[in-house]
Amino acid sequence: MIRVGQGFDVHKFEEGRPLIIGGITIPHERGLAGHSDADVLLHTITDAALGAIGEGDIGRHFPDTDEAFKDADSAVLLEKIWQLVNERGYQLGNIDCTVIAERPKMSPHIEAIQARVAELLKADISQVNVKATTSEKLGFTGREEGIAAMATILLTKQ
Ligand SMILES: Nc1ccn([C@@H]2O[C@H](COP(=O)(O)O)[C@@H](O)[C@H]2O)c(=O)n1
Ligand SMILES: C[C@@]1(CO)OP(=O)(O)OP(=O)(O)OC[C@H]1O
Repeated sequence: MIRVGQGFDVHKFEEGRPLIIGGITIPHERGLAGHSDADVLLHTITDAALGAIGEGDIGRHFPDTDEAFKDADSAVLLEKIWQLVNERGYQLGNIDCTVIAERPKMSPHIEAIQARVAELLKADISQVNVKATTSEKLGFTGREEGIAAMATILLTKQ
């Protein structure tokens, strides 16, 4: 049995916060705003996983009105959802992600992000692909107002 899911998320920049993408803290002059640590890529992956098992979205499981999730580590949120995925009998087939950011340059951090995502999804790094693109200075990402991320996930069940 196979199931597919897709995710998309956006967070705007905010001064005075660390920039955390894919569970890795990336040196940059500002971070992203959010109720949690605002890890736009891990939120996208969480949504893709939830979509694949037909379980709604991240906000349904971890409402941004709940103080319990204030400044939450998004890796912990993804681990909880991945436990649900595993309980349903699914493992990772593969995941492909895109981070849309004018800056910072993501390429020096891609391998560390892929390794961290693989660890969170109990998979091999060869099953995880993370890409980055600018939006050629167009739109909110191009104006460096925020960062967007997309993911497509394939789950497999023996
Ligand atoms: N934040 C980013 C954006 C892009 N990259 C890398 O640069 C390549 C070219 O980007 P274009 O938007 O001009 O297509 C892209 O393929 C990435 O390898 C990056 O590292 N960080
Ligand atoms: C993760 C949660 C919960 O802390 O908060 P945010 O960091 O604001 O993230 P978002 O992608 O808007 O949606 C899910 C939220 O409920």
